[in-house]
Amino acid sequence: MIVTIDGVAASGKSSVSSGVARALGVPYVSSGLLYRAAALLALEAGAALEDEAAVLVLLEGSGLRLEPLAEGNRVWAGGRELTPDLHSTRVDKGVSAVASLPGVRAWVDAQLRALPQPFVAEGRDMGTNVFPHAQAKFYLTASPRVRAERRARERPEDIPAIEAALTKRDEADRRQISPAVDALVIDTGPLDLQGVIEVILSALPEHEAGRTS
Ligand SMILES: Nc1ncnc2c1ncn2[C@@H]1O[C@H](COP(=O)(O)OP(=O)(O)O)[C@@H](O)[C@H]1O
Ligand SMILES: Nc1ccn([C@H]2C[C@H](O)[C@@H](COP(=O)(O)OP(=O)(O)O)O2)c(=O)n1
Repeated sequence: MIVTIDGVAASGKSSVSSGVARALGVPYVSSGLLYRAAALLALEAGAALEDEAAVLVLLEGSGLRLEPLAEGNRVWAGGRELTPDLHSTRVDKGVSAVASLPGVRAWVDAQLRALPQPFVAEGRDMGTNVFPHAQAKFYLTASPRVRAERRARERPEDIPAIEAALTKRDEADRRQISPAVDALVIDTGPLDLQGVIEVILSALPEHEAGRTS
């Protein structure tokens, strides 16, 4: 069983996926963390973010690994945990360039497809490209202002600066961002976190919603 939850930046994908995964008793898989890790490795190595060959060498050589847990995903490069460094402003700024490299996308897709099922997968293209045969698909949206207000609780910048950066990243990610034709689109603006989780759980096919493992 795979449930996909895609959406724009800071729409609530990881918090909602974690809640849905815990309710189902399965892990969730944050694809964005692998793109963030690729950007971090490139930034730390001083590689150009557009240099596909250099980024792929870093990915292959670093022992990069996603640990998908229901309570929160962790990313490792060999024995070093990268997770606390993946949500910095500099990674926010660099990640779209790395994520637009076809070879990097193929590398991430292969990591995701090798993970043991069942799980909830979240990102941009989980329902369209990576898991087109998923049993249930969702797509989260919210206005840039609402998303910036939420993210301002986690970032040092003020709301207008965060809103501008989110809008810029939406534009840079546009090629990866579009709901699957069979996804349920949810505007999370008027809902709290639990409200979004409940909409998703109530929309799942009966046998998926009832499963605990
Ligand atoms: N429906 C919601 N209502 C209020 N806050 C939310 C909602 N969804 C997410 N949040 C908060 O918004 C922030 C961004 O959510 P996150 O799950 O990190 O989004 P994404 O994975 O899409 O970037 C988090 O602080 C989260 O708790
Ligand atoms: N499946 C995915 C997931 C993320 N990405 C890219 C696009 C995003 O700008 C970055 C970071 O994704 P992430 O989901 O962590 O970002 P937000 O939490 O939405 O801010 O990676 C992608 O291209 N495809």
